[in-house]
Amino acid sequence: MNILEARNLNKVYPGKVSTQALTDIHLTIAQGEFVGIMGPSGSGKTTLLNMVSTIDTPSSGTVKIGGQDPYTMSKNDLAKFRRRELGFVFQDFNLLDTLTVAENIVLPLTLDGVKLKEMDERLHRIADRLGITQILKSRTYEISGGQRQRTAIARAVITNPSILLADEPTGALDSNSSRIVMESLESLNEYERTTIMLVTHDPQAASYCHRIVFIKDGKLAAEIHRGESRQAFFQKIIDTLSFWGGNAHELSSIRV
Ligand SMILES: Nc1ncnc2c1ncn2[C@@H]1O[C@H](COP(=O)(O)OP(=O)(O)OP(=O)(O)O)[C@@H](O)[C@H]1O
Repeated sequence: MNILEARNLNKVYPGKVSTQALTDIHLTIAQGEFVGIMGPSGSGKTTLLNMVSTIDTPSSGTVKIGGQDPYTMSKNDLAKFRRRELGFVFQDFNLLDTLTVAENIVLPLTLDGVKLKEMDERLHRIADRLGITQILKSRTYEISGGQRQRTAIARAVITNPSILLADEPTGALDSNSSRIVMESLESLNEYERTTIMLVTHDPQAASYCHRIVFIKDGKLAAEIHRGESRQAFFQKIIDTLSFWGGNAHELSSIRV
């Protein structure tokens, strides 16, 4: 079953000189897939993510998530749909410093009136999966960047969303924390069957995906699939990036 179906997606930003940020994008993501979106700066990755996450509206084309078209929903239904069906993870964590790790994670459930016992069960299951059980009572300023990002991931998936949308989740992390965060996402995908769409510049992070879609100048440029070896996939990503316009600036940020 497809969780995401984007068809003929176009986005034009109007202005003195209008920008065609996306041209005729088709993208489907099946349940349980872990898909990376890569491409040079300005290629349209964030624009695509914003169309899928309903943060912005396509100029034309359709987006369906779990068979539902969020762009035909009323404001109230869309707010509910976002809260229940979409999980968001960003580069800068967006945690509330006045709350503990546990309080941050269960926040979306309190908005939906979930019972305490169920909240507690879900909290411990996810925390266990992400290796953050021992810091549940800590404040967010007492923990490392990698632990903060795993807290943000836990908060994003505690509602069992249809798809987890991650925008550069390792962008603010050192290589060791990045690895732990990517292993956490891999574990969620493998054991909880969480469907993930990840936008990243980082080939090392991208090598955890099953499939990578490359965008260039707003168009789908290439697609590669991971075989058995993550190391071989990493090399394939580097080769594809250099072929499709991973310029010196892009490749300089690669962590090997
Ligand atoms: N709000 C906006 N108004 C006008 N133009 C925009 C807007 N947002 C993005 N663009 C333009 O659309 C194109 C795609 O931008 P987008 O941010 O989606 O690229 P990106 O691949 O995410 O880049 P980066 O990797 O640098 O984040 C670029 O030419 C950008 O300048």
